[in-house]
Amino acid sequence: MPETDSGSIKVMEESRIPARLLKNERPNFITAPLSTTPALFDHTRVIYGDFNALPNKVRHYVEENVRLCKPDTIHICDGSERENELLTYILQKDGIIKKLPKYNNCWLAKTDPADVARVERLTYISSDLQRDTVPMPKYGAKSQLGNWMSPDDMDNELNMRFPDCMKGRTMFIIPFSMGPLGSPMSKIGIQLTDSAYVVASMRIMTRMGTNILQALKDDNFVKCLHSVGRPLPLTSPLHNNWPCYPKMTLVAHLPERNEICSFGSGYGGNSLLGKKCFALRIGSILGHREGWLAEHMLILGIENKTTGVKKYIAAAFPSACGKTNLAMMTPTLSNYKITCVGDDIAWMRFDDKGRLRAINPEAGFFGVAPGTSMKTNPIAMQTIKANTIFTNVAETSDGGVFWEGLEKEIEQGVKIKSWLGDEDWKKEESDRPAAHANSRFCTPAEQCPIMDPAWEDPQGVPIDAIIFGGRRPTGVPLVYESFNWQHGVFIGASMRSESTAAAEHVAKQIMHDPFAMRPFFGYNFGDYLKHWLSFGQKDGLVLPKIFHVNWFRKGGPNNSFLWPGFGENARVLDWIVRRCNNEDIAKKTAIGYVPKFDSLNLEGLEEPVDLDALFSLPREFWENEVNAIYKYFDEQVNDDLPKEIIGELKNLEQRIHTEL
Ligand SMILES: Nc1nc2c(ncn2[C@@H]2O[C@H](COP(=O)(O)OP(=O)(O)O)[C@@H](O)[C@H]2O)c(=O)[nH]1
Ligand SMILES: C=C(OP(=O)(O)O)C(=O)O
Ligand SMILES: [Mn+2]
Repeated sequence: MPETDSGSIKVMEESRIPARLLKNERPNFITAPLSTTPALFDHTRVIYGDFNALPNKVRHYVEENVRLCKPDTIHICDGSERENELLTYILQKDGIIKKLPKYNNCWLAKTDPADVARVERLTYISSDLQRDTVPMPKYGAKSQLGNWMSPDDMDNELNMRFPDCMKGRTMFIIPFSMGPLGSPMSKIGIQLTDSAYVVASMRIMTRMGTNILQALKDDNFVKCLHSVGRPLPLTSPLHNNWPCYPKMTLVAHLPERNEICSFGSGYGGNSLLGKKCFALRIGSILGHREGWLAEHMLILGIENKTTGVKKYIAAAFPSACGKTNLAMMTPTLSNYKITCVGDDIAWMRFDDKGRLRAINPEAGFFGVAPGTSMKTNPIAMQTIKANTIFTNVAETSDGGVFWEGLEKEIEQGVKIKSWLGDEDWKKEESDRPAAHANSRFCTPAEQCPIMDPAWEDPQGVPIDAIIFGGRRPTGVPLVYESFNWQHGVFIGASMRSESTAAAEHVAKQIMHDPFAMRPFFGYNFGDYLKHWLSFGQKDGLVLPKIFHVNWFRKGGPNNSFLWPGFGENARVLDWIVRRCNNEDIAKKTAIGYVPKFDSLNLEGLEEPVDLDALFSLPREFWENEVNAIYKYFDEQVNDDLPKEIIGELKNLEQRIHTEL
């Protein structure tokens, strides 16, 4: 493996192309359009693509950052097959990805073990006024609702990082659309990056290529600058050939400039800037300004095969709490058909008929690998068999992948090499997992066999129900329904969940995660709440019903999950859909409506479930919960908390007092 990677399309010089490739596997990018324009930039000589054909605003943005970052080469991504061949060639040559021969066009990337998840503490939003970004915490507490930085400090931080950061490397210019091209709800971004891994992943996760530039014309776009922060020649060796600079990592959002600048990390959540950075943080700001919602939500279609009636549901769970699984679930109730619109992000807007319509702004899935299996998520297993980039999973001696959860699906005699390189890894003998807990697959949505026919509908799909949920080992029932929109907004605001490996937090602490958006709010959470509440105060809107679910309650002798989850979650969706049809199957409790006796369809469940344990509302638990929410709202949201929300909390406290 090379100690230094070239990161550059200088590989096009024939002398550096391995003989194997020259013979018959030679990629046809050798004929790629090239122009040498020494006059344009004194340090950047080779340009792949037609620089002068870029729309003016794009060209200026690129020029400015080429001067700043000083790449050797510029590559304007066209989204073609030929280009993808080039990318995979570069990535293999640099030892960043490796082919997985068991599947069709699948690749394994292993990162520096210090660059495996989103870094929330290094993620900032910069605005003139701090209060535009975060509520002022009380008692000098640190805000948990986002990190703010002043524009001056931000300029300093960026200046410490970006000048010359791409020396020796290629700057890729990625034109991409979040949302189907041409949809009134879609938005265009331009990402500049020095990582071919990011380009290959953005190609899966977004709609990218030359046609985006044609659609953009000379309009504005979200500016996305990304660098791994390791110019060449390297001054210290890389781990796993994965360039990154964890000590200097910074994920910066500058909404007033419509700009994102991410430095030092190649991990998807920090580097695929269309996703969390643009579609959620910048998106939520745009939504607030323009009257729509950018949410951390999956979108699914659920059709009753008997009646033919179909509904769409959006659901917000924190990272690694079950969005991808629910979005692709195989229902165990045979009269339902589930289709997938999206697994992570929903952009939603009320249309002129007052219906809430949602699009999935993405074009791929960046899913958590561990736990995914033919038993839990067969649809994902089928989706990832081709054209997929796996990151930080284990590999098998027959050229495939492995992770925790696949124990029963691996063939006899096949050996496992862990993500950290432990050869012949065995569960019984190892004290570390085969795959990183936040290892991921990055795979095209169009390969998912249950994509909804309307998943790319430019108008979006009409949403009938919104679900909030989290990992709650105790106290929180399997499902409950809000009394109304305002109470539902309160339920979203009060969400808590056990932390997971998706970010840097120590796992297994219960954290507040309102709307599953805590790491993704682009603006003041108090204003966000007011925005949500405002829809309840408008006339003529068909407000979706709001629910809360918890697949993760534990109990019994082994303190194991009380609910089988996955495909069995269809039983909960069934109840939700029937509630949307106003069936009389709900019973009022202190926290909301729960299923009336016998109204949850448990027919054919393999193992009996303990409904009492799943639905009990322990008084002490709920008193503590209310106190924790009071404290959180008081310290964290402080003066920005809408009175309606504190009113809902007081009412909940009162009901717990009198009813539990
Ligand atoms: N017990 C249980 N685990 C689940 C369920 N749904 C998802 N998971 C697990 O939770 C982890 C994260 O799930 P995923 O759907 O990728 O979450 P996302 O990050 O929100 O999309 C995986 O390890 C899943 O196997 C469920 O219904 N029950
Ligand atoms: C990309 C991510 O998404 P999620 O875990 O919500 O699927 C992430 O958290 O890094
Ligand atoms: Mn997911």
